[in-house]
Amino acid sequence: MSKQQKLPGSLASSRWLISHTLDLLPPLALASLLACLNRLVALGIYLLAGVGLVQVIGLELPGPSSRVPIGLLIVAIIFAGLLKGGLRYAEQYVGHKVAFLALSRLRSTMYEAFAKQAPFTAATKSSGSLLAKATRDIDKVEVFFAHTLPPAVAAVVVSATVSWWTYLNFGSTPALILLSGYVIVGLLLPMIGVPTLRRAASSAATSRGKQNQLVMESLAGVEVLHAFGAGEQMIKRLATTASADAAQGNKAGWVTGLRAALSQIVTWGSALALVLASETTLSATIILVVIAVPSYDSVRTVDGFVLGLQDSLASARRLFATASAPPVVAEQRGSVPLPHTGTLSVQNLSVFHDQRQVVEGVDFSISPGELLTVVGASGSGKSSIAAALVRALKSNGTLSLGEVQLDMVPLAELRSRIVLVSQEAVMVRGSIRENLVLGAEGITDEELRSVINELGLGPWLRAQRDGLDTRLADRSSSLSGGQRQRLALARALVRHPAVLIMDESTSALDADSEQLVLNAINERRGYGMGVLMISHRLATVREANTVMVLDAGKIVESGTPQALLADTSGVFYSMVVRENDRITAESP
Ligand SMILES: Nc1ncnc2c1ncn2[C@@H]1O[C@H](COP(=O)(O)OP(=O)(O)OP(=O)(O)O)[C@@H](O)[C@H]1O
Repeated sequence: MSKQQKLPGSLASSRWLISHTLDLLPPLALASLLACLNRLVALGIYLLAGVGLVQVIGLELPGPSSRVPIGLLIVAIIFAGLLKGGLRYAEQYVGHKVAFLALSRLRSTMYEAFAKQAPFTAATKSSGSLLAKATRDIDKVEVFFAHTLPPAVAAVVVSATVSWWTYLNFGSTPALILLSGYVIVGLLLPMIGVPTLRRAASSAATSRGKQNQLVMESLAGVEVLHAFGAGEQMIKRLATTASADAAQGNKAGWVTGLRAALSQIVTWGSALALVLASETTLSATIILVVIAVPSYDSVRTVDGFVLGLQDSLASARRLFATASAPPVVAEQRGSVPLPHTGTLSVQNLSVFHDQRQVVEGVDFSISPGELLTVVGASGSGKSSIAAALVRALKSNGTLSLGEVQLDMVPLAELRSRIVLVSQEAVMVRGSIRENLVLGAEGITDEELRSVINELGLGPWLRAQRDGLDTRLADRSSSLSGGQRQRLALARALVRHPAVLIMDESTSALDADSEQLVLNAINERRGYGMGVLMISHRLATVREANTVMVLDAGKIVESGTPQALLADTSGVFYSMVVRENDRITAESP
């Protein structure tokens, strides 16, 4: 979502939220029922305590029964207390069930939305703000569902029940006093400062998104930050964003503090009014006040409801904005299988980052077994072409493998036949086997070991205590860059792709290891695997059937390495001369 994009309205966001959480309604209704019973039993305990108090200070009980044995009262209070405990437990239990359901529902909705948005961009930019949406915003909505809504329902039920009971036992004036108090505390006070709270919730959500992004970026680049002595600077930036967040919190704090004070004044004011207006006995008045004062506690949760509503609506709007943004790459339904081998044909390919065109009208083809090497200056569009071939970036053009048009093929099928090994050899948390298989079916341990051996990682695997079951540490920090790159290549090779795309995926390897990789690739080219290789190294360029030179998103030269080298005024020739000069200058 771009910065300029306006967030959708609260009504549309609420409708979206409800439509995605419809099956939460039955457990939510049960949680609300339990919350009501819990609070009514609590008032029952106050009633029993009030009866006991009246007797202890020597007053007559109102109504026909002049005395209830204290022992019976104590037993009743213990019983009601246990019942309340059980109800509280059940309320919490069902509440947590709702919470987990809401979390899993919203997380999978958001995951699908992120995947459609930009598999390529998601990994590279705004990851903190994406993280904020995937975690904190969803948490806010979940808290509202599970822990704010049921108490609000209970507030309505408790206030109606106590008002009705007061009317039946004490007449209309005390009932009206209580009802007015409830309306003030439950409806009017929560309206104070709503715009301030809305603004605070919205900007706190944005500012925490920024903080998450900063934390993510500084964690990812902690070594660089320290190496360049920029740690202090990053801490200052974090402190500035945190203090902006705190300033919003302070404004919201004023409003909630004022509301809390006014609510106490209304509670005790209405207790005083009940005493003054009471036309019954002193004992009846005491019992009424003993119940009326704590009944406000339930009504006060509506204040939390409005606060929670502001917060969760701000979060829901951000979630909805992401979920409803048009997908960057289109998914196809149904099954259109791709051949196991075939010519990859690319005509008039243009590639875009957001709205910016970075590759324009590129044509090329890779026949079975062919190696096409793409070279060009940094930023010329090589990785963008690679990403567009697996539909990870927005693109136009006519692409096909064999007879099949690629834009008709579902993403999973496309990415299982045309496999991209990107610059970052990302490993996920899990065992070596899980990282190599990664969702593919029918890959045996023998195949995994064989590819690992081919790529020169055999001794490394044998040194691992649990073999293929060895778990890779967080962010695969236990692996060298070269080991990680070879594991990423092994992951691609066990899939037997029709076309393998290597985006600088041997850049961290020494010459011997790189030769092993090239041997493995060449063997598979013999079986018909086409290869598109992005590389700066002359060693890999020499192996190519075709070299394609890119400049500013366009092809400026294309042909066999020999043909391109024969043109001494060409771009490729001067690149090779520069590279040779560099190697000569570096050699001892
Ligand atoms: N995530 C992104 N968002 C916006 N623009 C991007 C993004 N990634 C790359 N670009 C832009 O797209 C253009 C092509 O970048 P690309 O990464 O394809 O170049 P490249 O030739 O692979 O560069 P390198 O050799 O440095 O990897 C560049 O102008 C770059 O600034």
